[in-house]
Amino acid sequence: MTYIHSTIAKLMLSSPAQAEFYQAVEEVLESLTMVLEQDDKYRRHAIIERMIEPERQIMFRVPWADDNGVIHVNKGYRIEFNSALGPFKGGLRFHPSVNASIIKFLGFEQVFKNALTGLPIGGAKGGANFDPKGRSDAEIMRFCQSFMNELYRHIGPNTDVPAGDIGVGAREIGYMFGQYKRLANSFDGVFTGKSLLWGGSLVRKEATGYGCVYFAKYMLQDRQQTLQDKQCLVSGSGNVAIYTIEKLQQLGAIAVSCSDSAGTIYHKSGIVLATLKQLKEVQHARLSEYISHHPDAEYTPVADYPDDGHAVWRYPADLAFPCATQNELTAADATVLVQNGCIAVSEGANMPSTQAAVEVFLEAKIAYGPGKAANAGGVATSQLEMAQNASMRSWSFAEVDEQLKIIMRNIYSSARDTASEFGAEGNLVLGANIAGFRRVADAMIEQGLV
Ligand SMILES: NC(=O)C1=CN([C@@H]2O[C@H](COP(=O)(O)OP(=O)(O)OC[C@H]3O[C@@H](n4cnc5c(N)ncnc54)[C@H](O)[C@@H]3O)[C@@H](O)[C@H]2O)C=CC1
Ligand SMILES: O=C(O)CCC(=O)C(=O)O
Repeated sequence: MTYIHSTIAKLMLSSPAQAEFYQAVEEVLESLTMVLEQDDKYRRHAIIERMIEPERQIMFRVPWADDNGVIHVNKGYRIEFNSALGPFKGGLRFHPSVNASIIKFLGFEQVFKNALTGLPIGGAKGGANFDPKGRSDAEIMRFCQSFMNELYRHIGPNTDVPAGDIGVGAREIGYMFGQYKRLANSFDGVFTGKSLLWGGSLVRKEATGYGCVYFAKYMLQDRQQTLQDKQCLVSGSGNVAIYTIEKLQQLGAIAVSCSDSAGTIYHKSGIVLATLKQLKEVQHARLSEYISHHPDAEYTPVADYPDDGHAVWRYPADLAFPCATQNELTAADATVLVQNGCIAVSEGANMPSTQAAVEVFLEAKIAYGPGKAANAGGVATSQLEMAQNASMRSWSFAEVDEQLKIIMRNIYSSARDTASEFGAEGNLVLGANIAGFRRVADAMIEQGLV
C-alpha cells in the first residue's frame, strides 16, 4: 500500500464518513510525493499526520425560535485547523448541506490557501447546517445570535478571526459581531467582511471574484492571451460570482452565464449585472426571475440538467469560472469544456471540480487555476482588513485593489515556479500544493512538536 493510500485508510478509520475531506487530503498528498521523498524531515516530524488532524474541533448546539415560536436546533462548527502561520482564519458557511466533512475539507484547503498568500494567517472554517433560504430578517438575527452565544468564547483578533462564506454575508456578520461585542465586552477586529461603517475594508466584498479574474489574467498572460472579448462561463450568483462577472466586464470579457441551486441562466449578449445584483443582493430572489427582465436569455432548471453534470458547462466558451460550490463540475463537464475550446479555468469556489475533472484539465494542458490559489484574494483582503483594524487606519479602494493584484500575481508566480522546480511545467495544482505545504510545514518544524 502506498503512503497516500495508507494515510487515507487511517483517516477513514479515525474520521469516518467524511468523503469531501478525504478528497481534499488525497489531492494534496498526491502533489506532495516528490517533496516528501526529496527531504525526509517532513516524514520524521510527522508533518502530514499532524496537518490532517485539526488543532481543535468545536461542535455545538444552536437552538433558536422562528417567527411562530417554533423551536429549531442546528449544529454549529468551528474547525481550527492549523495556526503555524498566524491566527486561525477562514469563513463561516450557513447551508443545509454543512457537516463535519464539508467544514473539514474547507478548513484543510484554507490552511494551504492562506499560506500561499504569504500573509501571517492560519487556517480554519466553520458554519452550521442552517438553511437561511426563506427566513425572515428577525429569524436570521436570532440564529446568528444563538450561534455566537457559543462561538464568541473561541474567537478573538489574535486567536481566530472568522469571515463569510456561502449563506454568510454582510448582514450575518453584522448580527454575529453585535452579539460578540455584547458578550465579550470588546470592540475589536474579530471578524472580517465587516460593514464599512464599523471597521470593514474597501474591496473585501469584491476581493474573491476580482482576485479570481486577476488570476485568470496572469495565467493567460503567460500564454500570450488577454481577457478582451473572451466568452466566459460563470456559475453561482452569490458574492464570488457577482464580482467575478463585474471584473470580467471591466476587463473587456463577456460573462454569459450564472446559476443558483435551482437553475442556470445563459445570456449570449452578456449577463446584465445591474439586474443580477438587484435580484440577488437586494431582493434575495430566485435567479429564474432574471428571464422576466431579459426575455432573450435562456433559463435551464436543475431538473433539465444532464445526469453526468451541470448545464452551465455545456455552453461554448473560452474561459470557465466555477463560483458556486464543491464538486459542481464533473469529468463529463470538463470534457465538454475542453472539446468546446475552453482555454482556461479559474476557480472562485472551493474544490468546485471533482478530482476526475481536474485530471481532464491537466491532461488537456489548459490553464487551470485551483481554488486554493485562484480564490485566495478574499482571505488575503481579509488579512488586509485585519492590518487596517490593528493600525486603526483605512486604506483607499485603489490601495487595497493594488495590493490584491500584487498578492494574486505572487500566488500565481509561486504556484507556476514551484511546478517548474518539480518538473511539472504548468501544473498549478502541484505547484500551489507544494508551495503552500512548504511554508506551513517549515513553520511547524520550527515551532516544535505541538
Ligand atoms: N465569499 C468569499 O469571500 C469566498 C468564497 N469562496 C467560495 O466561493 C463559493 C461561493 O461562495 P459565496 O459566493 O461567498 O456564497 P454565496 O452564498 O454568496 O453564494 C453562493 C451561490 O452559489 C449558489 N449555489 C449553491 N449551490 C449551488 C449549486 N448546487 N448549483 C449552482 N449554484 C449553487 C447559490 O445559489 C448562491 O448563488 C463557495 O465555494 C465558497 O466557499 C471562496 C473564497 C472566498
Ligand atoms: O476571508 C476569510 O477569512 C475567509 C474566506 C474564505 O472562507 C475562503 O477563502 O474560503
